[in-house]
Amino acid sequence: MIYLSNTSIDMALKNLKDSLDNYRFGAKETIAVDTALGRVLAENVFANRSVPHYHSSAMDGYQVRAEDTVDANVDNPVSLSWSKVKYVDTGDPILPEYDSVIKIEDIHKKEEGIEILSAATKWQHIRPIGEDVTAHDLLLTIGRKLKPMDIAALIASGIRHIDVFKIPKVAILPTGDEIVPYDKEPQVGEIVDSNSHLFYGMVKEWGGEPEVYPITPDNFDKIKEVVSKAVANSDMVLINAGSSAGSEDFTSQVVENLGEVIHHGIAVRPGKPTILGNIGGKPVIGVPGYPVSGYVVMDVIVKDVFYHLNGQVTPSRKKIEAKLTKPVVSDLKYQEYVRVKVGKINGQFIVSPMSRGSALMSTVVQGDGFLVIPQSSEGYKAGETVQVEVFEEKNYDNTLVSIGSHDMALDILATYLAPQLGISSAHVGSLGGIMALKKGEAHFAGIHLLDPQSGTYNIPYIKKYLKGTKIVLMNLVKRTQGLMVQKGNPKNIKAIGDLPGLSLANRQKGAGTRVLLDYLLEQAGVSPASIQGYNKEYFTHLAVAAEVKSKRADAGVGIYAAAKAMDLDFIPLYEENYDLLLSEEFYLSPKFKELQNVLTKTDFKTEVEALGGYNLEECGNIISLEENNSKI
Ligand SMILES: Nc1nc2c(c(=O)[nH]1)N[C@H]1C(S)=C(S)[C@@H](COP(=O)(O)OP(=O)(O)OC[C@H]3O[C@@H](n4cnc5c(N)ncnc54)[C@H](O)[C@@H]3O)O[C@H]1N2
Ligand code: MOO
Repeated sequence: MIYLSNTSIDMALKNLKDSLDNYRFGAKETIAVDTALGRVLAENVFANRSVPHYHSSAMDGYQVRAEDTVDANVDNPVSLSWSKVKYVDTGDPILPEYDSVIKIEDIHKKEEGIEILSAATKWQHIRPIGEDVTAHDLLLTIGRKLKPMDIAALIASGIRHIDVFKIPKVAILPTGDEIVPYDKEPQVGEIVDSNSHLFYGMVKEWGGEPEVYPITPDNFDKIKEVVSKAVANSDMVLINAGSSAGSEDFTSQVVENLGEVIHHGIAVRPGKPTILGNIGGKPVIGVPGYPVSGYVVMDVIVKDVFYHLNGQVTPSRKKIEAKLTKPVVSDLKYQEYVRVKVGKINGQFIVSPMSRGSALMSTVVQGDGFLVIPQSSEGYKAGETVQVEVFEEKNYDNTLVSIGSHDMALDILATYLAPQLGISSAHVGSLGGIMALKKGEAHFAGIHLLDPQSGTYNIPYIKKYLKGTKIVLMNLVKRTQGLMVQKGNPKNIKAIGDLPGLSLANRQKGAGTRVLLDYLLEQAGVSPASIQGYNKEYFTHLAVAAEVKSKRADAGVGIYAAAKAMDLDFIPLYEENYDLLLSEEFYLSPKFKELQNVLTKTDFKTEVEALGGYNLEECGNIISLEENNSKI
């Protein structure tokens, strides 16, 4: 069975627009110009009056006839009597008998008149009629979204009323039996309606008038009824969710029943089950339910239809070129929108791909932009230069890039640095952090790698992987790692030796916690094969804690703070060093001084200690690395 079609974004948009003929939201209205900020011009506007509308002085000074001044120079001052000159202020009209202005600071005032040391040229310091805008000239064209200076220029050129497009009304229809309003505490199986608020905000940003309808259950007749009503009362209709082909996905059936489905299934990911329809000549779009799918479809498809119908060209995002830190693969079937983090190291933009799940709103909230992988591409290799569409203008010079192992103390550090400095962090484990520093792709990395031979932390790894690289090691915290088990410890776990036969949620290879677990298993003589779930990997302490909390695992190794956050019992195993590995360049920069400053604050230390299981006695101490920081 062919699940859905897979039409390219461009083709799908073209076919939808063609089906709408010349339909525009396009009803016009005439409004007072001073209320038109942000509105879209529905006419070409010609100036009613010139600006300035009389010859005016550009400076405070004296109006003169240029011909009276021709002989003046430093060796030959010329005096002009009061009858030949007249004082003028900036903006005042120039009298018909004069054709030049001399600035007040360029004359000597005498009793009988003024003395000048250089000749004045004709029209100097005069703003002639129409210098800025000439009456009847074209000032602004149809489709312009009016900005503050546009309004000012329209007013100055004698325009009092203008024709603008009526604000397009966009109906937003949340659907789904499981969807509840945001002010209700959701039960298991219920989801609060966050998408309607996302769509509302985006439509507002584009200059439309969004109207959110009450949540409609998954019922063909009810959805049909609300869609008919919305089509009659608005210019464009967005039906949210029910876009795929599940048992309760009615969106395409309803659109088919009331009008025409132009396409169901677009070559975009996330967002593939999108429905483009036409009911009574109006666009009706089925937007998928997953929040990031919804965001991408709104941004890439709905926005384009909106701007097209509103007589405007769709604005495109600013792009920057950046070096990719990790490979990204993409299916040739889709144009893919991968959320990325951007940082700037040594003047170069660095880009790291984030998780791709369509439900992960945090990737849009914490991400900096999209890496758009065209349908024709299988992706990019690490180190390639790629273009990133950035979500907003941001000063990346004030963003610290942290790639490595995550710790909650880093989150608290970030709250102390904000808003002056931001931390953009990618959680790839300690070894990943060491590699990022080696490649010059991070300012710092959190690392906690136990060396099983020596029983020491981090330094043996730095010796092995970062020989000759200029870096500095600084302690952030010492923290207690232990076994996180269900409340009340029902399996009566006391030590690592109790794990055989039980199920575990493990950390990924390269994570410091994983190295510690393997070390402790070896010491206890326990074979990993005897532990169920040993090969199932999670990327954060909290993800492991959540597995234990949900009883999918009996135990996991992690920090006390994660166990506490999830209300789990904790069996301490080991106190480890969680250090920050800093690039030399960052260590020597003023930004590091700001970070260091936070580490000396009692408030900061108290807040971290309150998480539990932390020891900050050595926080901020630089750890000697003879080979690496001899020059520091
Ligand atoms: N068998 C298949 N199932 C699915 C496929 C597929 O190819 N084969 N595609 C998946 C993809 S991709 C997407 S995207 C989703 C599209 O889902 P629907 O548009 O049909 O939406 P639902 O299934 O109703 O919901 C999905 C998800 O989104 C949540 N949701 C819905 N409305 C809201 C809202 N207003 N606010 C917040 N969250 C919302 C909903 O609860 C679900 O969790 O289908 C996959 N399935
Ligand atoms: O299209 Mo779905 O949006 O890939 O997640």
